[in-house]
Amino acid sequence: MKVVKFGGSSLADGPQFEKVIQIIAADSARQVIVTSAPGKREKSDTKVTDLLIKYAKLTLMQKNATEIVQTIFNRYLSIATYFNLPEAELIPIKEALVNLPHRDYPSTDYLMAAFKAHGERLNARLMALILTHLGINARFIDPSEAGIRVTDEPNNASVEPSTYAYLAALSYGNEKLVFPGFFGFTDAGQIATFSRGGSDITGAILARGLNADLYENFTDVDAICAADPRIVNNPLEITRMTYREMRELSYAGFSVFHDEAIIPAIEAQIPINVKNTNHPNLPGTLIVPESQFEPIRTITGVASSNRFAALYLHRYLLNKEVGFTLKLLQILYKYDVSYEHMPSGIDDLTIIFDKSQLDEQTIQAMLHDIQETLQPDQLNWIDDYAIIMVVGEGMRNQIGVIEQIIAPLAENKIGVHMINQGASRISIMLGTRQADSKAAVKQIYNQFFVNEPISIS
Ligand SMILES: Nc1ncnc2c1ncn2[C@@H]1O[C@H](COP(=O)(O)OP(=O)(O)O)[C@@H](O)[C@H]1O
Ligand SMILES: N[C@@H](CC(=O)OP(=O)(O)O)C(=O)O
Repeated sequence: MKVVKFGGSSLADGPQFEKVIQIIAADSARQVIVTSAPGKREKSDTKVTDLLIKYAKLTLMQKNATEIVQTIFNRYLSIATYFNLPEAELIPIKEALVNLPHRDYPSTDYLMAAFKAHGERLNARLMALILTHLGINARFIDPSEAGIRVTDEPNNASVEPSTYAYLAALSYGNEKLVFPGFFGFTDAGQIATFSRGGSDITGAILARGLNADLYENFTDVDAICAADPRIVNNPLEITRMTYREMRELSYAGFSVFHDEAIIPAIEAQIPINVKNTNHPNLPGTLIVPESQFEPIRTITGVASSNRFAALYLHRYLLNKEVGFTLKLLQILYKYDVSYEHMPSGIDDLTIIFDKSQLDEQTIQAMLHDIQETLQPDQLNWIDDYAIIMVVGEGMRNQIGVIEQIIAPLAENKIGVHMINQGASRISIMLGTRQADSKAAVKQIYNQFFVNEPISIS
């Protein structure tokens, strides 16, 4: 059995739905379908998830939302109309949308999560209706029915392990099961979503919980490329890569697959095949365990992300002071802030944060506490921080990789603030200014893929 997830771009309108249905019908093993919310039909379009966020904000401001409700509903209606599905069949979808503001929510965060989740929840309902209308035996399954349990973090939830026992007990025949991606339910029965792009996570959870042979993830590119195609022109396509390469690259900017979605697949050792809905016969990218991978290049890919900020702290004899880092981490804990990386020297320390969890007030309060408690000689907040991740199983036994990365950056006057090589030795992380990150990716890509196409002997 295969779990097949379709991203927002694959479900943006009627013609895209038609391609998806052909893909589902082409292989009887494609039994478990995961839908995202309808995405962008063209570049300037707005994803349904973003329309729902606007709807939630209007509701919170107690403003009239009739127009946005109609805009959202029209996205579903136009898809239904494409398949000649009678409008009457969409009444439950309209009602669910209209009723969203009238349900009880424990907080505004949970209200936001419930609104956002309805992009996928209603799209999965619509997909099941259309499949049935076309004579394909299909059933919508809500995460509440399937037992997808998540943590009490309304807009950034993680899966609870109990989910897998519920999924193992799910009984089904030979019909297609249509699940909405992106959300689950807390123990208290509230909707909580994963972080943005999180329908990939639902697909991976179902693949593990339902014991799939393969997790197919359909998107709008032929394969995962060695660099983001929005940064590098026509980058090389990756045919095969490992789970941990994918995790590091998606963490650092390969938004094509969510970094957290790798974990359930690793836990159950299920291969992931990223494919293009518009060219389903192409092989795409296969993501596999290390044991099934033989590197042919030093580098598999290079990614960048501007979502970071860093705190630089200098104090002489830092290396001799017992408990210094503990006190620092206690301050982060007090403000409920997690950190991403902490490279250090003898007298200094840099802490790198994901900015999406921080606001100006928290940053200022945290800095104040650090100054008071730890009395550093120097304390700087660096808001302009990007991370470049150079990843490849093939670099493990290679000498001189760092030099090859740094040389073109130095030649092009791109400053590197930090270099960190992970203990796994399959990735090297660089810190740069945000304005330099794209140029750095281009230079590193050229060095490894254009100037020296294959480096491993
Ligand atoms: N390394 C990469 N290879 C391919 N696509 C990438 C890469 N990095 C970023 N992307 C972007 O990811 C997009 C697909 O992800 P996303 O928009 O989330 O798709 P979906 O709507 O299918 O969920 C591509 O259109 C591409 O612009
Ligand atoms: N619809 C959600 C979840 C998701 O995975 O979407 P997409 O498949 O379009 O990346 C979002 O926009 O974040």
